Amino acid sequence: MTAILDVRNLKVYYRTPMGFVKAVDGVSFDVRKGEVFGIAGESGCGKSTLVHSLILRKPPMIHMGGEAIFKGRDLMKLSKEEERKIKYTELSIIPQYAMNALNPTKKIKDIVWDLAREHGAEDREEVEKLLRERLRMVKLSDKVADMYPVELSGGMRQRATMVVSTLMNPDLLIADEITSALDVTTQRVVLELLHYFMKEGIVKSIIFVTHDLALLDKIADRVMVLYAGKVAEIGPTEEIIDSPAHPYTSLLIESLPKIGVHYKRAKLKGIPGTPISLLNPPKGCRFYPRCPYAMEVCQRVEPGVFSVGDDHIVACHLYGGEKNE
Ligand SMILES: Nc1ncnc2c1ncn2[C@@H]1O[C@H](COP(=O)(O)OP(=O)(O)OP(=O)(O)O)[C@@H](O)[C@H]1O
Repeated sequence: MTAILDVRNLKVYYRTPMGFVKAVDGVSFDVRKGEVFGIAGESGCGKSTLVHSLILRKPPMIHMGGEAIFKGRDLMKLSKEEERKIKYTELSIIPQYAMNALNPTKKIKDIVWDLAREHGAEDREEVEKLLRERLRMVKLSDKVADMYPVELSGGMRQRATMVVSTLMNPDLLIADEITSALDVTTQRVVLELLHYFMKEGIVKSIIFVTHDLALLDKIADRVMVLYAGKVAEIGPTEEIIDSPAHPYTSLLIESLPKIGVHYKRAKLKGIPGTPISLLNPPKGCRFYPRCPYAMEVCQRVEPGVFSVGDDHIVACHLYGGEKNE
């Protein structure tokens, strides 16, 4: 499968009075055409920073290095104007707190028209027709077009935001923790909608960000686990969940209340310790202070990336490097 997005050694920091917060620190991955790529990890591991740096980068967020090639162009080098042009049309993001993302002072149809006009649309009637069609597709009344966001329930607003974000058929849709504030039934509806958008060819690929690996079991083809601004592991979802390679992924899975049938055997437990400070991360492996398998080398040397299966990589000394020399 060809990559639609190829991220290499990306570094995105925050400038603070105390120094740089190294929120994304040398992250590499690709997102392929036709796949749902999941990004998982605890709160604060850099998931939002990573995806927002692709399209909504603004101070105090700073691009410190690396590239993100999207359809042949480096997103890190786009001018504001180029960024504005591709947003919604080629690369779209449904933000965290999507329920409150829509301008409360405008009707849905006016929000959509503003966006479409900004991207060169001229025929308001046509845009409205498409909006009403898409609203019906996601099982909302087309009258929602004439309503203000505050007139909609949380679940309806969520769906309306999804319609707005995908109206211009973006190649890549980023969904950032869009289900975390929802009850289980609404969560399922949202996941079904994302599948539907893919099936209908409205979006070609999706990056689905969540702290909840159990959700990725339902939707993602592949998963990347982040820990403290670094990649811990990337692989096919089933393999990550059934046979995680990184000790952090194993602990994440064990800490889940349930993860479909896969979870039945596991015993519920939390991950001991707290994540390290991203202002002054340790020199070696960032998971070293919490890792049950930590070795002497882990404290000194940052682990390389090792292959542990077909299309499955892990950044951990247990799988190679200095300890085996
Ligand atoms: N504006 C900011 N200034 C300084 N540090 C920030 C800023 N925003 C985020 N951070 C820090 O960057 C790191 C990564 O945060 P980020 O929000 O990307 O993580 P996350 O995995 O998406 O977490 P969550 O799910 O809680 O949003 C954290 O240490 C966070 O405190």
